[in-house]
Amino acid sequence: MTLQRASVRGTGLAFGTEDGLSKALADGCFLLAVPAGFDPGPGITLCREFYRAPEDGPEATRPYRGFRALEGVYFDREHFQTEHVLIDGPGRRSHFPPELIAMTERMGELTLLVLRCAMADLGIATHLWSEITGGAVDGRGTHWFAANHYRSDRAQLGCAPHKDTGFVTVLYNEEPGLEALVNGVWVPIDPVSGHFVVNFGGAFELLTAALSRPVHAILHRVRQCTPDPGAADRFSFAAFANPPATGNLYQVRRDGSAAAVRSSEDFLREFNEHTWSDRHTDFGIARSVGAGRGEPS
Ligand SMILES: O=C(O)CCC(=O)C(=O)O
Ligand SMILES: [Fe+2]
Repeated sequence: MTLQRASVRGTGLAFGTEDGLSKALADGCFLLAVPAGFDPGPGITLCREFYRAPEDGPEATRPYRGFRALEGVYFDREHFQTEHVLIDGPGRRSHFPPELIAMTERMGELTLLVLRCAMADLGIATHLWSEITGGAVDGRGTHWFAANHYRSDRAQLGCAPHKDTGFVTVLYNEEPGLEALVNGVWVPIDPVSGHFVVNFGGAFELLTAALSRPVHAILHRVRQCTPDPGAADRFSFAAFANPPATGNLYQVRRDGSAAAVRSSEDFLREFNEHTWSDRHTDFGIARSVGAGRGEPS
C-alpha cells in the first residue's frame, strides 16, 4: 500500500496532492513527517527501559524503569509478545520525567491537529466538534500514550489484530512488523525514516459512518518479531486522541446534524474483550471516571 504523506504547516497539514487527506481518510492511515525539533529520544528510552527493575541500569535513566510494578499502567499481554505501558495524562504527570511528558504532549497536540483537519475536510460543522468528540478536540477526552516492547523470545504474534479505539493515533516506530488488512490481505506498513504513522480509530469510523466519505479505521497487527542477537527488541510508542471513557459516541448525519449512537463504555468493553482476550477487559473504563466529567486526561 502506498501511503499518503503529509507535513505540519502552521495549524494545518500539507499533503503532496490536493486530495491527499481525502485519500488518507479512506485508506485509514498516512505518513506524517516528524516536525522539526521533535526528539523521539525520551520515548525510545522508555520503550527500552520500562520493563526493567529500577536498579537495572544507569542512574540517568532510572525514572524510565520500574513500570512493571505499576498496576493499571503496565500490561503483560499474555497471548502476545506485547508488554506495554498504557497511561493517560494524569498518570504521565505523576510517573514520567519532564522531558518525556513534553514529548508525549507534543505527540498529543499532533493527534488533535490531525483530528481538526480531518473534521474540517469532511465538512463537519465546527460548532459540533466539541460535543461529538466528547471534548477530545479541546484536549479533554482521554489522551492515552502507549510504549510497546515486543518480547522476541516468545513464539507468539507481536500484537493482536485490532482497530485503535479512538479518533486519531500518532505512532512512532523504527522497525518493520506493522501490518494492515487491506482487501482481506495482511500488507506491511513499513516505517519511513523521519515519519510517524497516523491512523484512525473506531470512534472516528463510527462518527463518520453515515457520511459520503466515511473514515476508515484500519485493522492492524504486529507480526511475530524474531530474536536478533545483535539488536535490541522491536519497540513502538504512540499517542491516542480518544473520547472520554464515560458518555456517548456520536454519529454525524448526512444533513450535518449529529446524534449519540452508543455508550463509550460498551464500545470499549467490547473492544478490549475482542482484542486481547485477557483479564483486562475493564481497561480504560473503570479508572477514567474523571474524564467523563470533562476534566483533562
Ligand atoms: O508497534 C506498532 O508498530 C503498532 C502498535 C499499535 O498498533 C498500537 O500501539 O496501537
Ligand atoms: Fe494500534
